[in-house]
Amino acid sequence: MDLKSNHAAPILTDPAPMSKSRLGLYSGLFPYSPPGAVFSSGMYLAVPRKKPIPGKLEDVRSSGWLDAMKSSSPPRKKMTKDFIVEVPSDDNGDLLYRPGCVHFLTEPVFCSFLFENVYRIVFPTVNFTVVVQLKYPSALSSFEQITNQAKGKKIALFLDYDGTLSPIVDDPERALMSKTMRYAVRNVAKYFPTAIISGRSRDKVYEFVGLTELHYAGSHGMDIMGPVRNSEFIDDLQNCIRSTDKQGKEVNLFQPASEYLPMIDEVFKSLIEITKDIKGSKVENNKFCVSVHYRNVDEKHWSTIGQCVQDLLKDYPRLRVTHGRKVLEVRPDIKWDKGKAVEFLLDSLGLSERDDVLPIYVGDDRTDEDALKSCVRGIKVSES
Ligand SMILES: O=P(O)(O)OC[C@H]1O[C@H](O[C@H]2O[C@H](CO)[C@@H](O)[C@H](O)[C@H]2O)[C@H](O)[C@@H](O)[C@@H]1O
Repeated sequence: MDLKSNHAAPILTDPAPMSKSRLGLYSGLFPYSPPGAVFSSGMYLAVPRKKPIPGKLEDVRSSGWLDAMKSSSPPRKKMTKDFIVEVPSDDNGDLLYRPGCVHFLTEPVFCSFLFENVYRIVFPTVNFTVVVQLKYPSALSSFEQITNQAKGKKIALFLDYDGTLSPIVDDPERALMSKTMRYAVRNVAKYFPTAIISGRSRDKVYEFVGLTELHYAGSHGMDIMGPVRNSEFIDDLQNCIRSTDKQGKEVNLFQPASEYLPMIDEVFKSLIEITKDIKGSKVENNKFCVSVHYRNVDEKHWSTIGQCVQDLLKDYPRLRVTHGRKVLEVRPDIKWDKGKAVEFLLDSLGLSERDDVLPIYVGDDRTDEDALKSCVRGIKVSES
């Protein structure tokens, strides 16, 4: 099995007669329907859930945590107008099926580009063809559209860190940005106001990036250092104080979850203790959030790690968990996220509610979707 095959493009012939199914797909047959799968009369493929069996480990499974833990790294579901299809992707979220390439997974698969964001994937051995329309167009093939929309506008750029500026690696301490990427970000920041919004602690992401010309928000936007500006929006916010950055420049420091700091420290220590016997697990303190990593944990122990977190949180009703790439993120249950951080920074920069401003957010993770919702334009790295 060769996941990274990138041979010369094969000559593609259309598989013999394709009929259009009632789902709007051109298919010979559906080879990978999971047992029990049914085609609902609606839009999606529905898979009946097993009834949960009561018991300790079943808590995590029955609440959908384990499913979420498994799906928090690719393969991801690409949703078309009338069908959901699993499209394999590698650990960085890139599609494994590349147009013009033949790929050997469990069988050869051919992928060809049809138009815009529509691809045809052929499984020749089972005479199955699927036409996939990615929900969002590829940013790379829509580059001209993006530049057209940007004409005459002031761009404000918001960047996620892990998986966007740095590659996903096994050890979170080694997720370093390449020199080329740092150079590119520094250059971009010369032209557009640029900010990094990360799930990491703000200090950590600054340590990794090291560019003084950017603005930084850590802990999924719950720790923002932005330029000083008085505005109604900012004046109305509690926990926004004047401070100075590492260069001694006056800044606005906004930490909406500051009262949670002792609680997060306590939870961090408890999580270290209760996961210490789970080989490969790692707990990271991100100041206002705690990350529990299971990337290096054997999959058969994922439910144990999920259960440890779930059990602990029963004592902390003011905290909640979100799912990232092979990581559980424990965070304050407040109405603040990366999307709100984008709004805060736009306001701090004097760029909010202006028709001549085009905010662009680039991210790869589920938590980035909060920012993608609030932004006029978003680019999700993994949806290539
Ligand atoms: O918002 P981000 O900047 O994307 O941060 C989200 C989390 O990223 C880091 O974890 C992820 O990257 C690690 C290094 O590549 C990888 O080992 C891990 O499996 C990924 O989940 C970071 O360590 C977390 O604290 C961040 O919350």
